[in-house]
Amino acid sequence: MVRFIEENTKPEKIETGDKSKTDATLTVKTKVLQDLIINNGGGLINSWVDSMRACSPTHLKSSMKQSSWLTEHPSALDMFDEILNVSEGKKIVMFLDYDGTLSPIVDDPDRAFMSKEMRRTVRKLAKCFPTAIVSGRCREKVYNFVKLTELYYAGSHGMDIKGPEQGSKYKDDKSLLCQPATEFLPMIDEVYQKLVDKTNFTPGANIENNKFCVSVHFRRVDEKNWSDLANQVRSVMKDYPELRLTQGRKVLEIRPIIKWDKGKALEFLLESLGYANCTDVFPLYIGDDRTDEDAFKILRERRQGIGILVSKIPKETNALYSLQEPDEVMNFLQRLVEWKQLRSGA
Ligand SMILES: O=P(O)(O)OC[C@H]1O[C@H](O[C@H]2O[C@H](CO)[C@@H](O)[C@H](O)[C@H]2O)[C@H](O)[C@@H](O)[C@@H]1O
Repeated sequence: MVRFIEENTKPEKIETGDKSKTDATLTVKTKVLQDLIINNGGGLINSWVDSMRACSPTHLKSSMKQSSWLTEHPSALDMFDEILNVSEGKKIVMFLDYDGTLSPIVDDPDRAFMSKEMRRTVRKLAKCFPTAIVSGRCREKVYNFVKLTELYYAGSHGMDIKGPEQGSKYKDDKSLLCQPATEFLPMIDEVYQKLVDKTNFTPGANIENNKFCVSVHFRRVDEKNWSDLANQVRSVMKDYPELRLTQGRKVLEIRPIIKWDKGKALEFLLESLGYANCTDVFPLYIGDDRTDEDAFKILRERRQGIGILVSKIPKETNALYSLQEPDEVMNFLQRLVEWKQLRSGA
């Protein structure tokens, strides 16, 4: 039987209303994935495939209307002045997800390049504020896409954190390293290999080794083969009670059950920057995926900073504001840089 960390075993309950509904809905979706493994598959493979469909934009028949969603989660560009007013007198710290936030979603995960203009913008941003990239990818891979030595990087959903290579103007963090899941490395390698072998004959399936976690991509798998893929993944995972399953954009993510996620990574980085108990810090987290919700939730709980969800369609979220796509993210970041430069008379 597979064990799951506490946060995934909350009782489910769908209520109307804002936040309780958001939490409950996300929990129910995670629960479907748990049941698949705990109950050894059975008829629940179907539920799992339903969950895969539910998370795919083409299937998102949200009951939420775009207009009411935008009222609840206004565009961060439209609210730019308000956001800066709230941050007045506080130190802004930037947290940026990679896929779907800095780079557009593409079919081939190895070709998810960010534009030169986006890189230039993030470089300027890091001159103005401490800036971290928080990604589900392994740290080395996301670094190879971003290629900026002056940033903090939290790879593998925050399980691999490193300070800026060239040192930081905010703090000497060259030696900063946090890897809370090192004991799982051999297991992750083993699971990765087994998944590659198992899914070998499923056309389009792509297994990505993200060092402390593994991604099973189904973006290029024909929907009629999703239940086969679900079965293959289940047959591997049933032997690993120390691992759990989460879901992103057409991807299943397998990771250690430890209580560590992008939210914990955000807190760790704030602490490392010396802002642990500061009331005058304003973390700004921008992300597009389910795993970014852990960070949005932490910001809500701390009543600090803001979360911005990147999405063209209404989604349940703990983020306060929204942006539609990476181009809008770049626009928002450029405005932040201009604002900071004007203020510091640069
Ligand atoms: O936390 P992130 O940086 O957003 O990483 C989450 C996953 O991102 C990547 O997959 C996603 O982007 C791919 C490229 O656009 C796309 O093909 C895939 O369907 C998306 O799920 C990455 O490849 C995964 O390993 C990450 O878990």
